[in-house]
Amino acid sequence: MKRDLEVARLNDVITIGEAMITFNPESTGPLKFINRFEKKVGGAELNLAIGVSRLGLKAGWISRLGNDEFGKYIKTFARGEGIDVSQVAHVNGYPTSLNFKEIREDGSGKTFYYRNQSPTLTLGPTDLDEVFFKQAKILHLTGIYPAIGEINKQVIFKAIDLAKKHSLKISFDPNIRLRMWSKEEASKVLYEILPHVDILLAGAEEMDIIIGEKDPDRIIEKAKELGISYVAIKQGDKGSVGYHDGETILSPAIKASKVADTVGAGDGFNAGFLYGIINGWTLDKTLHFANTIGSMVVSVLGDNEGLPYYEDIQEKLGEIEAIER
Ligand SMILES: O=C(O)C(=O)C[C@H](O)[C@H](O)COP(=O)(O)O
Repeated sequence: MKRDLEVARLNDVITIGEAMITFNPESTGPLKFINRFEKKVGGAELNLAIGVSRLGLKAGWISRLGNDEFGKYIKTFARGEGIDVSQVAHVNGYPTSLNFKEIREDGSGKTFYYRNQSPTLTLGPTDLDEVFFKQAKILHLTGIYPAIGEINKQVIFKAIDLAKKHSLKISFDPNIRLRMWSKEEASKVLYEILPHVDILLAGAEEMDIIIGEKDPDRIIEKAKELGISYVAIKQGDKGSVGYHDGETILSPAIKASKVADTVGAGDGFNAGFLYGIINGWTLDKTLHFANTIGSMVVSVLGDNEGLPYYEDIQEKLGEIEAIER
């Protein structure tokens, strides 16, 4: 039977990103005094893919991993989360990247990367499979990927071209990582991406670096000028501000049961926001849902372990009864 590629949208969300083995400390405090770590998996774009997949959507991930034990583990892990890994290949000569985390008492922390020779440096613009794009609804990008290297920037702009050609919505989180590039470089490249974006998911401080504005209303004004149709400004324990179709809403934060590890909360929020858009929810409902996910992620150690399944959120919101035993 011939597949009709014109209409099939196999993945709801596709994303391009580097994943790393993340070593989470077993105790809080300065990294140099930590002796025990737990091996986990991290990477903003993969976290997003896991987030939407756990909610019941279909996610596809484009990446390169080392042809090593860690690379094989990450691919198996992603596959186990139900993610389409058909665009993930192992490459020789580039070890899978590593990330060591330092976590403070309040759950905030620092990251220490070992990713100078990223396997994603071997992925070029011509490696992107047009059919994979054609079959998706949303392309999610971050500012981490173009910070890795020159070729990664080229890949991002080629991906934007393919997404536009096939009418995908482009979702973008600046995810500015100043350990990877300077404010000037980040601002230059990320500003070039903005006019292509349909859904902007950012922190106010990040937008200050890119457009010189950190006031949510000013950010929204600028976003509208650039033709961005959905904006979400993530403000941590102050909740989030959203904009769509002439309406701006401040959605209060949901209190986390505890704050163990704040890394990954933004990706969880993004997953929830995209879920709301795909399901045609109101902005208010979408923001509340996304905030709820952010609050659930911070209560669990690890970058993606706390990403909830749909039923977990219904339980948290009191929509279904929690049965313990
Ligand atoms: O730092 C990187 O390069 C990573 O990709 C590691 C992390 O998994 C994400 O950074 C989490 O991102 P947030 O959800 O914004 O906390």
